[in-house]
Amino acid sequence: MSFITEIKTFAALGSGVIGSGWVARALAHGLDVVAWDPAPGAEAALRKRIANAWPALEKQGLAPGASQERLRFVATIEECVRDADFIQESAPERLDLKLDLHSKISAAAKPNALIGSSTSGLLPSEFYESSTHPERCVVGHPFNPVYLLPLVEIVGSNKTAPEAIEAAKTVYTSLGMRPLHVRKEVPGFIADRLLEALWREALHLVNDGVATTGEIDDAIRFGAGLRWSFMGTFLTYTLAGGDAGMRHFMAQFGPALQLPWTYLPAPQLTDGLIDAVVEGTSEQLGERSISSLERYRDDCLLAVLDAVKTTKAKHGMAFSD
Ligand SMILES: NC(=O)C1=CN([C@@H]2O[C@H](COP(=O)(O)OP(=O)(O)OC[C@H]3O[C@@H](n4cnc5c(N)ncnc54)[C@H](O)[C@@H]3O)[C@@H](O)[C@H]2O)C=CC1
Ligand SMILES: C[N+](C)(C)CC(=O)CC(=O)[O-]
Repeated sequence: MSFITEIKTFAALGSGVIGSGWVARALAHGLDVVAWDPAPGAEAALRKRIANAWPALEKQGLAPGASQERLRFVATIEECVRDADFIQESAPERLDLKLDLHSKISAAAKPNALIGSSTSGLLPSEFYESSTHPERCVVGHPFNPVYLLPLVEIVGSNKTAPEAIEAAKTVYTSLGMRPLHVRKEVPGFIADRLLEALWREALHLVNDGVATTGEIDDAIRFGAGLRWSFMGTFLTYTLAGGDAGMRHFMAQFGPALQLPWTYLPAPQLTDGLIDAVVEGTSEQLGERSISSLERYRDDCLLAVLDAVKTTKAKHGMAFSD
């Protein structure tokens, strides 16, 4: 089975936070992009988001011929996908909606064009159930901002061909990404299982009045957050075990895993908790707009990516190691 891996035209369905991130990444890589989104005003909102992302992409380096002008916004799903070499769906996270959308996308697409879904946790075997040529359909779960963060989790359904997984790896790599194949189809995949665990505990801390949203964010950004950009939890904790490494770490800190607070179920999202989170994060935002904060985030990410890349090179490592 062979699938298109040299792509010239990228189709994006759904152009909200994540869809616009894909569009920005694809444009920056010198591709033609065709986008569709049913919301009124979606084209203007998409072009505004891309313009906000473009300075960071220019700093990172655009591919020859890359231009915001190479985006075409169309009125139908069929027009969006008909001539596309690769298709990425970023529609709302609802199983019924994705099921219906993918049956239409796949019926109109070239049979050997790969189809990726940005879902952050739905199962591909369920939402590709009624797709045409489901063997070319995968999940390609990205991270916000999609145009800068390299990770993309690839998950196949029970009908995805192994060749499609390899082809998807090739395509996402050609877009400057670092694919991670999630070999078992589980809800939440790998990364969101981890992120949701942190998020759940953070909500408990707010709900129990232990800390404000700002204090919790400080606990992350001045500590573990800094080291997570170059070393994950397992290797970090191996170092925390000293010369005796992970075995000593497990003996010393393992028993804490039995304490009740390490496996709390999620708190109820009461109005009180929602208000506390919204008020806390509004205070953190202060007078800053979302788009100015996005540009600040992008500059920080570019600096971190650059520093990690340079330091890895000094240690004889590639960025993707
Ligand atoms: N926001 C995030 O942090 C992340 C979200 N995702 C996933 O990306 C997908 C999109 O999420 P967001 O961009 O955050 O949502 P969003 O709400 O920002 O954007 C969704 C877009 O889909 C459009 N839409 C509505 N009905 C549609 C339909 N039938 N077909 C196509 N588009 C339709 C909406 O008009 C909107 O522009 C979801 O599957 C989500 O799980 C993945 C990674 C991170
Ligand atoms: C909140 N979220 C589960 C949709 C987040 C993601 O899927 C990844 C991210 O960007 O954090």
